[in-house]
Amino acid sequence: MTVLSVNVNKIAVLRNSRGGREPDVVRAARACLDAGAHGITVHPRPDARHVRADDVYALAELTREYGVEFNLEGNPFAPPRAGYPGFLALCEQVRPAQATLVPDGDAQLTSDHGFDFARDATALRPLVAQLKAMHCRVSLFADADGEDPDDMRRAAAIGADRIELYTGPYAEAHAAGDAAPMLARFAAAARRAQTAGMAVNAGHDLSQDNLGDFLAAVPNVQEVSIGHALIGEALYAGLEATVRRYLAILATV
Ligand SMILES: CC(=O)[C@@H](O)[C@H](O)COP(=O)(O)O
Ligand SMILES: NCC(=O)COP(=O)(O)O
Repeated sequence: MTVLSVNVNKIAVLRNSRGGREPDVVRAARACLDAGAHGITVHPRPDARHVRADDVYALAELTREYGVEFNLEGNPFAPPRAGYPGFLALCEQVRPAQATLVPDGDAQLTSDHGFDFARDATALRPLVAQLKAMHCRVSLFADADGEDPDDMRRAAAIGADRIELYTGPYAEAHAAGDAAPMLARFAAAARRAQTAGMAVNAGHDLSQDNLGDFLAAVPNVQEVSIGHALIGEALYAGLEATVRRYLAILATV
């Protein structure tokens, strides 16, 4: 079964817009877990635009309390700065069950591509080894809309346990009413990853609208991490009800 990890970055965006503590990121995460979500994801960015290091510490404690997966995402190459100790240092401090490495930059509005495994392998390999020594499962953010037959073999050779398929291009194609060719590419990428010995996660711009079609077409997705759409939909339906709707979609696949 595919599990749902709720990304609560967007709760922190609202909170930061006024300062103070509300809406409370930990309370929101607790509501998601009470509704049955299988884990919590955050993607702290060095510019502190949403979750900050203190949120990461508090969410690590919450997920330990619930006995669920904490998935920490970030760019392992971004240097530390005031208020952001660096991705590996954060992992060392909180030991997330899963560390998802993402090649993003401050100038990006959000994550918009995966790693180039041929180019980035030498730099990634020792970092992946360090994370595994911390007993983190390691997932690498990966493009799935290309057709490089060796991409996933390269990711596996870096030492990754999983890849996370970057689903932004799929979500765009789905919204344009032309998802079939993209789904075929994603299914092929998932199969290449599984043949190379890795499990497959997926995330970015997944929503109630596009999730079912994705999971019906792409084999054996272990986990989806969903934030932006889910938090937006929760403004209308409530957080717990929205999480339950996602769980119902997962249950139909
Ligand atoms: C890796 C990924 O797709 C998500 O972490 C996404 O980047 C959410 O991050 P933001 O909330 O900063 O857009
Ligand atoms: N890894 C993807 C994620 O955590 C959430 O992405 P989005 O749903 O906020 O686009």
